[in-house]
Amino acid sequence: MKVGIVGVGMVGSAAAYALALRGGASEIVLVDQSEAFARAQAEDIAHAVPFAHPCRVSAGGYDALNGAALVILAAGVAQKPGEDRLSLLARNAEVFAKVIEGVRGAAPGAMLLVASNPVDVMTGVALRLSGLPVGRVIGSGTILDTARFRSLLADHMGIAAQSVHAYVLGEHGDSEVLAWASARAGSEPVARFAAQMGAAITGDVRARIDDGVRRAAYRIIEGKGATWYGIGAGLARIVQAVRDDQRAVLSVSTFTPEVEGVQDVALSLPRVVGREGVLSTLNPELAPDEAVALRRSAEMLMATAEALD
Ligand SMILES: NC(=O)C1=CN([C@@H]2O[C@H](COP(=O)(O)OP(=O)(O)OC[C@H]3O[C@@H](n4cnc5c(N)ncnc54)[C@H](O)[C@@H]3O)[C@@H](O)[C@H]2O)C=CC1
Ligand SMILES: CC(=O)C(=O)O
Repeated sequence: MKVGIVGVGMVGSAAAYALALRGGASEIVLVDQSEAFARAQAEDIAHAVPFAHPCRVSAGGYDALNGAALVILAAGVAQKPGEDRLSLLARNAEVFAKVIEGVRGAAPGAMLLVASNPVDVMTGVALRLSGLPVGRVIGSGTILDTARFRSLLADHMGIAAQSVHAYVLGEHGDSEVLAWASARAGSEPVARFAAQMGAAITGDVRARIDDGVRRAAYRIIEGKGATWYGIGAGLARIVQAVRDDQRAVLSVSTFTPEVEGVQDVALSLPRVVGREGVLSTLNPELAPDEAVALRRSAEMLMATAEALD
C-alpha cells in the first residue's frame, strides 16, 4: 500500500520510520513545505529499510502522492512548553486549507489520517475541506492516550500492556476521559485483577495514572520539546489496521452523530478500523462520572469547532 505523509517534522518522520520498521507500507512518500527537508528525511529513513521490510521511501511535491491509498496529515505547528493543543487551532486550520487542497488534487481517493493538533477539531476541518465520507477521515484521536493508559496500568500490575484493554475517550487533550469502568486486564475488571496481583488500584494510584496519561504531553514537551515516538507508532498501527483490513478496535477520532446527548462532533471512542476506515463505533460501559465527563468533553469540542466556523 502506498502511504503519503504531509508534514514530516518530528511526528510525520516518526510515523514514516515506524511504518518502515513494521512493514506497514510498500511505498512511503514524504511531502513538506520544505521539499529539501522532506528529501533529507526520506533519505535517512530509507537507510533503515535494509534492516526491516521491503519498502520504497521517497519525497516530492503533492503530485508524488498520486496513487496513495492513505495520507497522514502531520503538518502545522506543535505546542511549545506550557501551551495547550487547542491554542494551535487557528494556525493549523490555515495550514490544512492548503494541505488538503494539494492532497485531494493528487490523490482524490486517499483516506486521510489526521495527526495535527488539536486533532479532533482538525479531523472535523479535514472532513469538511475534503468532502470525503465520514469513515474515510480518521483522527489519531486518543490512540496515544490509550497507549499511555495501558502502559501505566500494565506497569502498576506487573503485566504486559498488550494484556490490558482500556480506552481513553473524548478529546485528545485536557478534557479526555479515562474509562476505568470498562477497563480489563486479561478478561477481568481491572480493579479485581490488580487486587489479585497484590497491586490494588487505590484512589492515589488512580490519580497518579490519570495524571500520568493526561499530563504526559506537557511533561515530555517540557523535557525534550515535542513528542513523537508514541504517536509515530500509533499512526503506523492505524495504517496497518487499514492496510490489512484488520477490523482492529482502536480509539480513534471521527465525526460522531451522537455521544452522551451531543450531536455531530469529532472525538474518540473505540472504533472498528479496517480497509474502508472506521467501520463501526462502540459505546463502552461508563461510570456516571465518566459519562458526565465525556459529555463535557464533547460539548467543549463542539463549541470549539463552531467558534472556528
Ligand atoms: N495526535 C497526536 O497524538 C499528536 C499530535 N501532534 C501534533 O502533530 C503536529 C506536528 O508536530 P511535530 O511533528 O512535532 O511538528 P514539527 O514542527 O516538527 O513538524 C511540522 C512539519 O509541518 C511542516 N509544515 C508546516 N506547514 C506546512 C504546510 N503548509 N505544508 C506542508 N508542510 C507544512 C513543517 O515544515 C514541519 O516540517 C502538531 O500539530 C502537533 O501538535 C504531536 C504529537 C502527538
Ligand atoms: C503532543 C501531543 O498531542 C501528545 O503527545 O499527546
